Amino acid sequence: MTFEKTARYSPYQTIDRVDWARRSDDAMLHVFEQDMDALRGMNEPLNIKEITEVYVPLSRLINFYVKAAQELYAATSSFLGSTVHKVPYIIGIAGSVAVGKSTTARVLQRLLSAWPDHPRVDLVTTDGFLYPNSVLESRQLMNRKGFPESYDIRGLMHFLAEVKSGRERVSAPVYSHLEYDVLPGQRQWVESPDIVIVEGINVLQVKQRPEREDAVFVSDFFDFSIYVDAKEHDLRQWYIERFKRLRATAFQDEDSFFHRYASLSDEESVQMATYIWNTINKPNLVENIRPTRYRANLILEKGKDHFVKSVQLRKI
Ligand SMILES: Nc1ncnc2c1ncn2[C@@H]1O[C@H](COP(=O)(O)OP(=O)(O)O)[C@@H](O)[C@H]1O
Ligand SMILES: CC(C)(COP(=O)(O)O)[C@@H](O)C(=O)NCCC(=O)O
Repeated sequence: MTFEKTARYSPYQTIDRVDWARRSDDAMLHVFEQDMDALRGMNEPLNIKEITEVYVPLSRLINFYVKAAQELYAATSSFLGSTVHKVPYIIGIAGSVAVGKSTTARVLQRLLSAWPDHPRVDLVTTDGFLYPNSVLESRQLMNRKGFPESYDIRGLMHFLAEVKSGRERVSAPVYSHLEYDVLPGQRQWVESPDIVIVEGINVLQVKQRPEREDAVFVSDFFDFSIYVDAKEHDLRQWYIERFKRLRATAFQDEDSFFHRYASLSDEESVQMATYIWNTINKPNLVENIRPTRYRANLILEKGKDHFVKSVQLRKI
């Protein structure tokens, strides 16, 4: 008996950067020209080459998907004879701490809302659904911030269910990185959006009571999801760099939770950031975040300096 070597099947097709950049087009870049100035003014670390070659094609693909989803929804409504009401398209963005989720989300928000039909795009981060420090302290979870047990997942699911049911005004709690805590009494309002981007390390996790057959997961509310990926040593480096930058800026503020780190030397900052990375964020990446990578519809693979090397797009 002979065994034929079969090629390993992957549910993803990999598109290298050069090919991906071709998925943009001149007419479309023209549409974005005015917005490029606004993007430059947003003080984002991305350069224009990265935006035009990676993020503009991504926004183009998502724009196609949003239109297709709206048509599908209208077809179902017509079949059922029900009235069509607006249901927001929800995009999840996952990935490690410091991989650039918030940056990607803000740039996508800007690009998607610049499309000719000007969809209203809201952005929510799951940080707001972390339990307040007082709760984390009482449960001895302060060193587990970001781990599944540190989030009010029920609150997040309730928020998403309300958004997806088409409610006009829905609110979410707000987290402050400066205060390192949820801000008491503050809410962020999401009002009749066409698209909602939900960004956070935990958005593709499925650990909540998977044993129940009627279990619903955060990602069940997503129409499209992205995992931003990078090598662990790059992530650590980006985390350390962000920590050093915060020490020189935000930590100087007396209200900052980390004000005590404001006077650290460069070397001490690297040691402190490396310690936090190795004891909290890296274990969380390995145990809870990276295993969710292949649940995403699209994976952005970053190399050194946040440069996107390739894109993996789910075939089905
Ligand atoms: N595309 C990019 N190019 C250059 N720097 C980036 C890029 N995306 C993020 N960064 C930087 O990397 C760090 C982490 O990014 P951030 O968006 O805060 O990550 P996350 O939300 O995943 O924790 C920040 O210092 C940010 O300025
Ligand atoms: C609040 C977070 C879990 C969320 O991460 P991010 O928004 O940076 O991706 C993270 O920033 C965090 O606070 N981690 C705990 C350890 C630390 O202080 O970095």
